[in-house]
Amino acid sequence: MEQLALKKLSRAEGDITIPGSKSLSNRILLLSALCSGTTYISNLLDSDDIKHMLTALKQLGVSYQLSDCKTECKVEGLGGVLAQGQKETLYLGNAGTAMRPLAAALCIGSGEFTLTGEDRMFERPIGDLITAMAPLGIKVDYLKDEGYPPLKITSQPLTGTDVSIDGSISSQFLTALLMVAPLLNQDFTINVEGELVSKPYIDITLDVMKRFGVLIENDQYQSFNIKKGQQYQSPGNISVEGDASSASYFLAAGAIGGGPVKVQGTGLDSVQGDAKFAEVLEQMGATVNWSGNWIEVSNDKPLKAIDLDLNHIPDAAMTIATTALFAQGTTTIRNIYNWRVKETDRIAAMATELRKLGATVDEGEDYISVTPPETIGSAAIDTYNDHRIAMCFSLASFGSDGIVINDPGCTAKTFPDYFERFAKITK
Ligand SMILES: O=C(O)C1=C[C@@H](OP(=O)(O)O)[C@@H](O)[C@H](O)C1
Ligand SMILES: C=C(OP(=O)(O)O)C(=O)O
Repeated sequence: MEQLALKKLSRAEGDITIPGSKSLSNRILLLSALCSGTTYISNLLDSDDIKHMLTALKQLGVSYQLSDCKTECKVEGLGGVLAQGQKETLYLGNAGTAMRPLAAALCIGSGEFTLTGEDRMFERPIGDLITAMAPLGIKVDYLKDEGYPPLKITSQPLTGTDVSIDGSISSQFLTALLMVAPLLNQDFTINVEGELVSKPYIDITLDVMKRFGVLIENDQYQSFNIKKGQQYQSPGNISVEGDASSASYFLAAGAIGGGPVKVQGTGLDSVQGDAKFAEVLEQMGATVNWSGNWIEVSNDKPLKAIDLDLNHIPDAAMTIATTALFAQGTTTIRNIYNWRVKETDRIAAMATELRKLGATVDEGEDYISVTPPETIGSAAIDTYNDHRIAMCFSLASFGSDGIVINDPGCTAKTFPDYFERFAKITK
């Protein structure tokens, strides 16, 4: 296994332009494939999650040209359903943003598709999406465990006017259903049952759908209505915002290592909920400056602990768990049950690795509390094939000369050159 030894850091300072958003890249690719017309995408993310979507679309007969730098893509829309009589096995790695929306989209049309991925994907639920779509007449067989990939989908024409979906485990199920709703071509209502988690990701979905010409009525995230007769139309050119979750590590570095660190590519105009991460740093005492598409963080005081519900920013919230190593007091992150069903059981993994550094950690079903040690210890951090664990723990090197990241290459899921970029703004 590859290991990366990080030197002890004393300062973070500089400018960084972050790569495109994973959430936006995969949504835009899918809608570019479903729409009528040609779409020119710029600032596409080049990472494993996007490669899985691109490979799957190619297998499904979508024609596109990807630039040599892999961040520009011209996609010829199919002007309708994806499934057009093929029989394919699609390997989707551990990309939730490919698995869930493609599973929904492939239920409509004709053909036979096996959706598979990494072993961890077989432990990440999809049952709430399949159950929600059952009344539309889908045919889906679970090939291993009930409610989890791998799946075999036999595509067919679907009909129905309303469905209910459980929103309490992942917002990606609702996102998937919203994105296929226009393909049903009838007045259609989606009712949400249970507390909808990760709400801002639904705003991303609705925003991208709007840019492709489809309007959805959102009744307080409880019910969504789509009017018959709306079809996806290419917006022509579309640029992907910088990834706000990827921004969180650099912004936190600015708060821990003095700054100013300025992140270009996301800001006040961002459609991504994770841009709000900087507000949490502000509550911890850091100074934050914003504009439409940049955020700058600096700080010259000890950080303060916070106790917050961070359900709305589940990915960036992980960065707070390691930033807590530098805050005075006990930091508690609440309402994050679904950390347990992501790349790994993130509550358990964060607790284990933070304890290795000497932190006192209290782990509950849906929360984590972190009290920093007097001096941050040395440890080889296990990353559980979870890109965010690898990236979060780079911050611990501000307090220790003994941080080793095991399997640093796992950042390829969303940020292949993360450690090179992190080195550029730290010393
Ligand atoms: O829709 C999306 O793009 C995402 C939604 C979130 O998942 P959940 O809704 O499962 O929390 C987030 O964690 C994931 O990285 C991306
Ligand atoms: C949860 C994540 O990924 P996915 O899109 O696979 O759900 C993540 O990137 O933190």
